[in-house]
Amino acid sequence: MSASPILITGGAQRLGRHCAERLRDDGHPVIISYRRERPELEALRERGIVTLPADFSSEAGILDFLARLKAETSSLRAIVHNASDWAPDSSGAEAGATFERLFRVHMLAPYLINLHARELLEACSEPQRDIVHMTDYVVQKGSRKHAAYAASKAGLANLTLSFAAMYAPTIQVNAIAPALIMLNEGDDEAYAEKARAKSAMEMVPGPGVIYQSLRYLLDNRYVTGVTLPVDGGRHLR
Ligand SMILES: NC(=O)C1=CN([C@@H]2O[C@H](COP(=O)(O)OP(=O)(O)OC[C@H]3O[C@@H](n4cnc5c(N)ncnc54)[C@H](OP(=O)(O)O)[C@@H]3O)[C@@H](O)[C@H]2O)C=CC1
Ligand SMILES: Nc1nc2c(c(=O)[nH]1)N=C([C@H](O)[C@@H](O)CO)CN2
Repeated sequence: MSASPILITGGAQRLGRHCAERLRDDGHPVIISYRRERPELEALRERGIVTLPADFSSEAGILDFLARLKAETSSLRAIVHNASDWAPDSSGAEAGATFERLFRVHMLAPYLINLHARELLEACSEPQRDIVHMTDYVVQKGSRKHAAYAASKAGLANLTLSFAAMYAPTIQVNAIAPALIMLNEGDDEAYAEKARAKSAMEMVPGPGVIYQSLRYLLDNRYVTGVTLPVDGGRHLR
């Protein structure tokens, strides 16, 4: 029987793409969701990675994706909820819409996908099945400029505990809480220097440290309901 695929939402770029490629290197079938079509997706498709369009900013979009997912596969080895919108807080009339959008991407999508895709994980013939939520170090301390983002990630962190309790012992549910892993286009050296100084390790590690954490969770049969901090010791500064 062929191995069940691993789903990574928001896998077209950066951390999600890196993990998708590393999982392929390790021999797993991989499905990613993407929101915007772009040339870079061809390289993933050429590696046999299945790419499904998804926009999680509405419940209808989330349910549309689930229909596409169930048409694509009858089982899943794991789900990595990686899709995310690091939107700063909006002011005025946009504030509520921004908050609602981030709630949908970071909480409603993982919630509905976990509920509706449980049957796909249960159909996996392998002994271990995993759900991994990508949260954020700011769950612990909040954020002055990304309060709505931080709150929605805090909700995702709490969903880790609820789903871990609900789905044990057949499905393990954990989270990874990164701090700065990769810079964004447009981040200048002054920003990079300030960002590096925020953690005890004083580095911008790149996505390999996230794959190491994901690999640990996928390979360990005795870990559920936890959040792995991957933050260079942010709490020490
Ligand atoms: N990068 C970092 O340093 C840190 C990352 N994290 C977390 O790690 C994870 C990966 O980070 P990173 O790689 O930087 O993430 P990105 O900011 O690159 O976002 C990943 C993907 O999410 C998708 N996405 C955004 N909004 C939606 C939506 N409404 N519906 C569907 N998909 C959407 C985007 O798809 P598309 O491009 O196709 O539009 C994007 O490719 C995230 O959950 C992030 O919050 C936490 C702390 C630090
Ligand atoms: N979806 C995203 N979430 C986050 C990003 C990002 O680029 N996309 N980046 C960060 C920052 O690196 C932050 O950790 C710096 O302190 C946070 N979340």
